[in-house]
Amino acid sequence: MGSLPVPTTDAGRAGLAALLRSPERALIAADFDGTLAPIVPDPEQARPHPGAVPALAALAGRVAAVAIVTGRPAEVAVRLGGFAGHPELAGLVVLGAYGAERWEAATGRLTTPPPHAGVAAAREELPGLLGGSGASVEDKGNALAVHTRRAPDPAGAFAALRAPMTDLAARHGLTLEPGRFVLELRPPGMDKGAALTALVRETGAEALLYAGDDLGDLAAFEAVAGLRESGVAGLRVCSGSAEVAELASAADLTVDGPGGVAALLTDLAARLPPPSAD
Ligand SMILES: O=P(O)(O)OC[C@H]1O[C@H](O[C@H]2O[C@H](CO)[C@@H](O)[C@H](O)[C@H]2O)[C@H](O)[C@@H](O)[C@@H]1O
Repeated sequence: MGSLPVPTTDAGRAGLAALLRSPERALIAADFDGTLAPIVPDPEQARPHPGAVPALAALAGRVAAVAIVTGRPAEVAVRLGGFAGHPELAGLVVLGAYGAERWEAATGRLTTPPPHAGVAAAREELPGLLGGSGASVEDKGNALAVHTRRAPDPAGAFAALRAPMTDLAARHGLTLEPGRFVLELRPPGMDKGAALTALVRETGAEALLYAGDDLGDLAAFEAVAGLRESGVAGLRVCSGSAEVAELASAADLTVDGPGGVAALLTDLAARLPPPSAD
């Protein structure tokens, strides 16, 4: 068992202490890509770090709730993560599409919002806008992610596409969600912060850990700050990378990518009482 890293902030240390003291009243939530799953060039090839799912499974019996909060469609995260049919993850909840979708392991039930007309309209215009940028489109059904990681000049393509995609989003009533070499067009009205806050209220959690790696996770970090003001102890963990500086500066604890997150969750589970037999 490795030693638990010490958060760099007072609030983070208080969050970790509360979680260790009363795990039965704690929520563990994590983002998928870049946090549980290492970043890879092809989004379809993303898979959890080998230690991630075993760590979540070990935690699941020891805390009140475990959740994934992701920009992926919920059913895609479930498929790529291998989260279905995993007895130890029977209580898992996956909040997809930045919280607009929900999948529950206990029932297999998937809840999705109605399609947004702006996504269909943007889909029609997108090929003309992308031109010879080398960007690729991940069609998520009710959202469109334009990836530049595999373009000849990933940063240049990202910068060149940002303004026209912002305009496209505005014309069709969509939100432009920037991330790690990705610009995503998605329906407005939901973010990871609102999703996380609602889940904390639903579960009655009095402590939580949230781990993320990208700009879309900043809303969740802000939610943890707001929850602290209402008495819920919180620990904000950054899955560190050279690509996103903003999240590390807002975190209570930064670990080294998905491997570091998996190690942290594994070590945390090892310090919590095992589930009772009944
Ligand atoms: O909220 P998340 O679970 O972090 O999802 C955010 C986006 O992640 C994915 O893109 C990122 O991961 C890809 C696979 O490693 C990588 O190729 C890409 O450069 C990253 O931006 C996903 O493809 C998007 O749909 C998610 O919105």
